[in-house]
Amino acid sequence: MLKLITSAQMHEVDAHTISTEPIASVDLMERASKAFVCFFCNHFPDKNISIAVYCGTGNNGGDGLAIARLLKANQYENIDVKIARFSDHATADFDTNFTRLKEASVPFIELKAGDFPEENADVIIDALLGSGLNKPLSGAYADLVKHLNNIEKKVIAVDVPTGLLTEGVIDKDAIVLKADLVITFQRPKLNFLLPESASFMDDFVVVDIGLDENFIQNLDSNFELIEEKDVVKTVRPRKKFEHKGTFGHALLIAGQAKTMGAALLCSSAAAYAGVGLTTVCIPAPGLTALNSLIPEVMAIVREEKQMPEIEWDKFTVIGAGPGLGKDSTALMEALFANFKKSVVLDADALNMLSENSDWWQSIPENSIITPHVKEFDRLFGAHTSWWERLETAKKQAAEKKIIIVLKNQYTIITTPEGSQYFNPTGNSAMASGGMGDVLTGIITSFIAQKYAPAEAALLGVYLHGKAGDELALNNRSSVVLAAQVAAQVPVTLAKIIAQKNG
Ligand SMILES: NC(=O)C1=CN([C@@H]2O[C@H](COP(=O)(O)OP(=O)(O)OC[C@H]3O[C@@H](n4cnc5c(N)ncnc54)[C@H](OP(=O)(O)O)[C@@H]3O)[C@@H](O)[C@H]2O)[C@H](O)CC1
Ligand SMILES: [K+]
Repeated sequence: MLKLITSAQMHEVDAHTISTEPIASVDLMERASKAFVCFFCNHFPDKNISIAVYCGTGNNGGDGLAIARLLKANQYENIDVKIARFSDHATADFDTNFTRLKEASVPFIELKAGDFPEENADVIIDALLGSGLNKPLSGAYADLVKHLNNIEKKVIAVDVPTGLLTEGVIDKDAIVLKADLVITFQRPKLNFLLPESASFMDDFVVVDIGLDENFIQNLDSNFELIEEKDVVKTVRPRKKFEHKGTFGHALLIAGQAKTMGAALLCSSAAAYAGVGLTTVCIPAPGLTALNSLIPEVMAIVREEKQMPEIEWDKFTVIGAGPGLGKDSTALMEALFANFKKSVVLDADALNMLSENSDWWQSIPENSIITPHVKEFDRLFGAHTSWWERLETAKKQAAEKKIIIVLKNQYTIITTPEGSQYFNPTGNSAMASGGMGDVLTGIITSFIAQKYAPAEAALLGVYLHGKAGDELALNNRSSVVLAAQVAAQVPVTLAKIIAQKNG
């Protein structure tokens, strides 16, 4: 896991690294600038492009000056620097790099508030403000950013787009220099992982600048980014003599006549993710489809307005909700009355739950809910920002002793203990119907296989995204369908397990 930290904590890491490595702060700035330039050179190999480096007078600006000098040393000839000296304050490392810039004969001008020259460069490097932002942009900074946004050039931001808060609620009217790419130092910033940042940046990459990793990992933060090695550590390879009984029996309660696909997807995903036996509780009209498409899955048939007979004790875990419709309240109540082990609730199970809040009392501890943003707001009230949703998830997971999987580009898994894990896998080709049903099946399957529910959630979310990445990115496919992801899961899982053995 990579601990994700705030900008204030990043400043602590900075100071700690400087004093204990030890390294002079201007040398750390040089190292950060070199890391930026190294990535830049690989991705913009054309040395003839014209580059304008816009620098503030803090350390982000200091980075900008060092970057301009280093780019020139790397044979980028068309560089000029524009310094926004809108206050008397400049950091010592900015001043040192200003001297070095002049010694290296990189051309520069100092901008005057309200009188900005036309910008004709191919690429703008944004080193105006970084993680030191402590108020919304106004005055000359705001004018300059609006001026640069208007000319629609390719913008590469140093560490943070100027004007973007790294954590906390982002004002939707914030003035931010929009970046095509952010080359950020050591860690993704928390807000980069939340959807609001999409209006201000297209993509980001993280470059290592050699800060003290031990110190970062021991900082007090409940935010973590999942890494593949965590998943490799968690998976358990199958052993000789294990049999279907070892891998549990999952029941999925899903589907109506018109949404049988959801039932097929979640139950097949459970089977592909390795559960020993899968049963799905479906309406009678779905039986032929089930038997012909997934003969491995057994059925409990629901006749209209009749409670199906379910031997609850037979099942290791129950997942409910995909395509279920909202007419199954009696069945859900029977589930909560009869089944005391972890359940996985998704889709219509969550929609019914939001209208029957007394059910919360009967939901077993360590159950998992997998809402998308609308289901989350239906359950816990409207939110105006994702930052607030993070806070609500933490509070609700603790109060209700459940695991909340809030689906997003970077899905966030919140545990009752207050940890919030961001998942890095998955891609926009997966934005198609049925993906959530597959995720429910996979997580349910891992609980059946005796993974602790939080482990099952982490493993399931990571694998689901990774399977989608393998299908979309490796095949250059712009769309991936849910059934493909389900079928890919055993392949992806085998690759993860192979890393464990290797
Ligand atoms: N550990 C690392 O990641 C390293 C990061 N480096 C780079 O350093 C910056 C952070 O530098 P810092 O000097 O702390 O901050 P900025 O350059 O972002 O901002 C400078 C000052 O600007 C003022 N400020 C804040 N908000 C505004 C605003 N809205 N309008 C105008 N001015 C603003 C503020 O000063 P005040 O005196 O006004 O409070 C800031 O202090 C980081 O992003 C990296 O690029 C190091 O180079 C290497 C290690
Ligand atoms: K910046």
